[in-house]
Amino acid sequence: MLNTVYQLVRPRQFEVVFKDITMDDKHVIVHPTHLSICNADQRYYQGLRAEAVLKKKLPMALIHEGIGRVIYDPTGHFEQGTLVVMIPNTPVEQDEIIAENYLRSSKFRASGFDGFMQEYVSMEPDRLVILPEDINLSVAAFTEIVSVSYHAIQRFLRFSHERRNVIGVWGDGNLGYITSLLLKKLLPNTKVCVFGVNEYKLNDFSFVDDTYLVTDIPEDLHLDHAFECVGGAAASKAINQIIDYINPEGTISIMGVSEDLAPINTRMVLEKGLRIFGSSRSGRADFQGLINLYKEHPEVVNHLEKIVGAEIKVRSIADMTKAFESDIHKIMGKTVMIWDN
Ligand SMILES: NC(=O)C1=CN([C@@H]2O[C@H](COP(=O)(O)OP(=O)(O)OC[C@H]3O[C@@H](n4cnc5c(N)ncnc54)[C@H](OP(=O)(O)O)[C@@H]3O)[C@@H](O)[C@H]2O)C=CC1
Ligand SMILES: O=C(CO)[C@H](O)[C@H](O)COP(=O)(O)O
Ligand SMILES: [Zn+2]
Repeated sequence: MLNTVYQLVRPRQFEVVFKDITMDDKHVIVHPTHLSICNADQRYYQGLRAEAVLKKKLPMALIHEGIGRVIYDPTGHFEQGTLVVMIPNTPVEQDEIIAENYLRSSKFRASGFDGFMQEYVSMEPDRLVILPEDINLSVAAFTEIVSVSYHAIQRFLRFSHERRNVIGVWGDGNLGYITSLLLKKLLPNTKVCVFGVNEYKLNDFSFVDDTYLVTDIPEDLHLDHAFECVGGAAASKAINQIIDYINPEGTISIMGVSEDLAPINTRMVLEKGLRIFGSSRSGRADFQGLINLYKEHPEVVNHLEKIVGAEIKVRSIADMTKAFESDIHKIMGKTVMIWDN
């Protein structure tokens, strides 16, 4: 079957290519309906990655956050028309210790191979998870980034000591919003404080216990653990501020992506006996766990509706460019492409 794939060929330039999908009895064909833009897509779109990385990875279809409907399933797992979320991580082996998203052999959509900006996506059935039919479709579109927070919190529960009276979340953007929301739901007795640089963004964090501007943190404030959800050039500043305020033997979860090395105060990491761990991406178990959480706590989805930003109908390359450009200039929230291709 001939498929239309919308690839980024160079920064700010999409082109159409036609690729053959081999129809076999192992792959499910999904028609994407709602796609959400991640900062990682923007780093390719704007050409913010190193020249050598762009040269190696492009041309490539962007987007690793998306949902769609099953068009054809020879494997017998899904009825035609079933609403599914697509899992971008694609493992080729299993390991009893290393999670699927950390296996160096795993491929990831829109990083190592074509993402979801396609007319049809061919996937193995275990890369699809059924969504509730009544879910808000724009929220469902960014299930992947929420599953990344879910994954990091599950690891945090394994790695951190059990005094979890106060947790700090650095970052007043989408990932900070999602992570503090899930922390509040998964650890209801923990005080969650969010630290940011924009008062107007912090005002939206209605479900947390306290918010602070990073320039105005009380000296006597102490945290048991913290999550960094900033990334970019400011990540180093955020991590060092966490190191200043965290209690001894606390755990720091790093989630933000930086292009450059981030110097950190290792002397104080040693003196306080801190544990620092990183998390990237997520796997099937995280998607499943999160969707169960959505079913048990529908109010989580209601809070996530607040970070649905622009919802842009996309039919042409001009519309794709419009969506990515509008995402660059957004104030807050996730840009969702209503995919009509
Ligand atoms: N580990 C993973 O698998 C994933 C990682 N990410 C990464 O996480 C990072 C955050 O993503 P996302 O939330 O979508 O991006 P956003 O840009 O929405 O959020 C970052 C926020 O942090 C704010 N900020 C800047 N400096 C500081 C500071 N010193 N302290 C606290 N907050 C600060 C920014 O404000 P302002 O805009 O005013 O600068 C912005 O609001 C990115 O690097 C992204 O690539 C995302 C998804 C998955
Ligand atoms: O956004 C992410 C997961 O949702 C990750 O940050 C992203 O996959 C990193 O990949 P890349 O190396 O291509 O930036
Ligand atoms: Zn992402």
